[in-house]
Order: sequence, then structure tokens, then C-alpha cells
Amino acid sequence: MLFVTSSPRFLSLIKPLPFRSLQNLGFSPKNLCLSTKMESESSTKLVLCGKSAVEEELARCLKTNNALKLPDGSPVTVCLHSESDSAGNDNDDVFRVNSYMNSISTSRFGRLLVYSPRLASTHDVVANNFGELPIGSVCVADVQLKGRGRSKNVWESPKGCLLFSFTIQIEDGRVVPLVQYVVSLAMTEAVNDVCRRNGMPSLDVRIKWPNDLYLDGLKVGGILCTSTYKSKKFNISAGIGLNIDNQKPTTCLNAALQRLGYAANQLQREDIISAFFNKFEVFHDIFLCQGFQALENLYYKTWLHSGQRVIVQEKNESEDQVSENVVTIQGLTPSGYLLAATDDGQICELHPDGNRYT
Ligand SMILES: O=C(O)CCCC[C@@H]1SC[C@@H]2NC(=O)N[C@@H]21
Repeated sequence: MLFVTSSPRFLSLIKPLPFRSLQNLGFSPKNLCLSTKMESESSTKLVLCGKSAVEEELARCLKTNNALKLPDGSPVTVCLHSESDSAGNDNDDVFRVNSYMNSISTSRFGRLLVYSPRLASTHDVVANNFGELPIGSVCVADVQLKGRGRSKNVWESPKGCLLFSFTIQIEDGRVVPLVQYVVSLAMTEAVNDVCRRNGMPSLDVRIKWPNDLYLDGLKVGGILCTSTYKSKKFNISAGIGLNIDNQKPTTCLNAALQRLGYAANQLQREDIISAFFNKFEVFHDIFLCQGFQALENLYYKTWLHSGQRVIVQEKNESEDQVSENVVTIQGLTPSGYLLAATDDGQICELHPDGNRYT
């Protein structure tokens, strides 16, 4: 259900993060990846890897300076992928850092990777260390213990789900609400690309506005964008969860491939995320140079809402009476809300209302 509001209202998806103490209470060995059993049980392991020597050097500095912190101050153990014992790992449950690094062809996004087998939330890592990480850095986890969704929802984050967050910086505040649409579009296009390249049937992953990914009527992914404002710039943390190989809690892309009779090769997290960054970088540049308009046609082909009829509830001023109207979705307004028309031709702007949007 949607609510029409006559005046602009605060878009709750873009909200500053609460200030948390940055004090690090943990112990991180400076030069070794090895940690004692007790340390590894209580601390979050972060493995750093860079695409080129430049990012590798940055990774080394982050480790040496013990620069990465968790929001709750809990201990972290940082090591370099090149020094890590999982460097040649070929286990499906473990993110294949080399495979990912070899597949990205970006000049900015995804080139510095912070990987963790298990952490609270990738979003917390990038948001809490925004100033330490170069723009475009990504944090990937195999499993999240406290995955964050929009509107304070929990994002279930089992093995097989692609879980990552990365950083973006933007100067023009007017376009910040549109960034989440660029992220969504890059992900649907990445899935298309990987399927096409591997001779797989195409999967009809669609965008459900504002930032859900749907397949065959079920949610398979979600995008969370949060931002803070500092030194005249918007620091955006973009987080994506995509069910690739986890049938729970809804369904996943590999289950859809199987339903289509394609069981030969399954989609791999590393292929999807690398394709995502290769796409996102192109879309990001188009978005900054030409505006969202240049991506709009593709966006409208990919979302679920063109020509959709929805019921809008409008509350009167004292909020004790609600009237209902049917409207037809036309597209997006310049500020990223839904543009709709009533049957008698009146144009209105629709805002998301937490979980009640259907
Ligand atoms: O649909 C939603 O509510 C958005 C879900 C976003 C989940 C992703 S998983 C990776 C990143 N880390 C988090 O804690 N959340 C985002």
C-alpha cells in the first residue's frame, strides 16, 4: 500500500548512522595472519586483498596501522590474503578471492576487498571505516550474524547468499536518493551478463521499487543504502544481499536455473559480484555525467511497475480518515519517488511506507 503526501517527507532509506565509539578494544597481530584459538574464536577475521600493487600496499597499511574497527569495538584480526592460509581455497562455502580479483576489470570499484568468513554485517564494516577505506572498497562475507535490512529489518544471511557492501562518494545531494536505483540496475544486469556469458537460460530478476530484487514473484535480493555527510560530500554505503545458492528464506537464483532444467553449472557468487562491479562502474559514470535519465529506459524495462495499478491511501489532516484512490504508475519523479496518475489525469508523487508497500 502507498501513501500520497502533499509535501516532501524525509526518505527514511537514506539516514545517518548513529555515532558509535571507535575505540578498539581488541588485539590484532601486526605481522602475522596466524592467531591463537582463543583470539580467533572471539575476534572477527578480516582478510584484505588488492587488485593491483597500489591496493595491496593500502591493504598492508590498513593492517599495519590496525586501522579497521568494528562499531561495537569488538576485536578484529586482520590479515592479507597473500599471507593467508585460505589463499588457494576451493571450497564452495568460502569466497574465492582470486577468482573474484581476476574477473574485475574496474578502475575504482571493488578493487580493495575486505573479506570475512563470518561477521556481524558487511554494512557495518564499510560504514564504520568509511574514512579509512578508498572509495569503491568492498566488504564481502560468507555469513552475516546480524545482517541489516531496511527499516530495521534483519537480513537473513546464510551460506550461499551473496553478501557485500561497498563505498560510494557523491557531491550532489539531489542525486543521492537515485544511487540505490543504479545499484539495483547494475545487479540485475550483472545477473543477465553472467547467464548470457555462460550459456545459461536468462533469469528474469526484476526490481521492485524502491530496492528489492524479485524473481518469479519472490524476493531474492535487497539493497540497503545509507549515507552520511562530511566535508561537503555524501558518503554512501551500499549493501546488497542476493540469494544465489540459498533456498531459504525464499528461493534463490540457482533453484530457478534448476527449475528451468539447467543444472549443469550453477551461478557462483564471485562471478556475480565481479560482473556487478564491472557494470556498476559504467552505470555510475553515466549517472554522474548524464544523470539518471540516461539509465531510465533500462530501469523501466527492469522494474515491475510500468503501467501498474495501485491503491493509494490518503489520510486527511487529522489522520482519522483515510480515502482510497486507484492510480497508474508512470515512472519516477526527478527526486526518485514514484510518479503516478489518477484516472482523471491528476499527477501525484508516491512515497514508500516502510514494509507496507505492496
Ligand atoms: O531488503 C532489504 O531490506 C535490504 C537488505 C540488504 C542486505 C545486505 S546483505 C549485505 C549488506 N550487509 C548488511 O548487513 N545488509 C546488506
